[in-house]
Amino acid sequence: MSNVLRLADVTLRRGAKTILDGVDWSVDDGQRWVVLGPNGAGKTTVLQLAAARMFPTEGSVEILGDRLGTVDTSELRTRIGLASAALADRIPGRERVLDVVLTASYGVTGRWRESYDEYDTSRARDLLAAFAVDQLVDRHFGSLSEGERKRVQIARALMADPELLLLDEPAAGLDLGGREELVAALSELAGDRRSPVIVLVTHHVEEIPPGFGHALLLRSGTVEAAGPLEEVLTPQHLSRTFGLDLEVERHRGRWSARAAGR
Ligand SMILES: Nc1ncnc2c1ncn2[C@@H]1O[C@H](COP(=O)(O)OP(=O)(O)OP(=O)(O)O)[C@@H](O)[C@H]1O
Repeated sequence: MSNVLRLADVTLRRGAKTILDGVDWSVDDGQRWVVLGPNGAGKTTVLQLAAARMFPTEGSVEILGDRLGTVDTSELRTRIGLASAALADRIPGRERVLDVVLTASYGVTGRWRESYDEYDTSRARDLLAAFAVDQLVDRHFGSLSEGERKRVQIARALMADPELLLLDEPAAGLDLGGREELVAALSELAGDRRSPVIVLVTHHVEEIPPGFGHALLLRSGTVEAAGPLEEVLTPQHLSRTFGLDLEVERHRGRWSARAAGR
């Protein structure tokens, strides 16, 4: 197994604030990880490092065999699929859904004069179909519901056939049905051997798709635990991570957590 991602003793500071402090984390080929932690724990920052969109203040970050700071990040980024709220905000509201996905081949948001061949178009349609939003190809991105947008963004993140797929809170803002459909779609993606390595950031253990095997727990910019789900999602680790006494259950591949004794 080879490292797809390796953070070694990573510290990241902004002004007087230490956002990440001595973070060690490795992700290997074929793995599917969730990154869990409370608001402000540093989850998005870790994902931005993994996406080659931020640099550590100290320590080293290796992505797909390249060390940040020694390589051309624009080339590295073409091998990484990212779906995040910040990226979605850059997609023009009048962009056609098909173009939202197609333009990922060029790493741009907003179609202009690039030309796409039949293969690109049919791949974009297939990805939209995989997330059950292919009927929306001609709609404007800005007219979609939150759930539809999330799925289009994941299709977009997969368009360039990335080796690493990073999803920052893909279920945020979805209703129960939307969340469950997304969890099912991500579970299917996780189970497909052709899928890239996946890292998914969430606040909720309920959103962990079956098929994901590992978790990184972050608390105040430090690693509380990292490893196989069964070892990491214990009441002790989760209680320390979220700062309250929690009970944890697993039922038919899904996890749930609630305050203990209530
Ligand atoms: N440029 C910056 N300058 C100062 N502090 C920052 C900066 N960027 C992020 N932070 C702080 O770093 C901490 C971690 O932020 P981050 O967005 O990584 O957390 P998160 O775990 O993703 O949070 P959430 O769950 O709320 O999205 C937060 O306290 C945030 O306010």
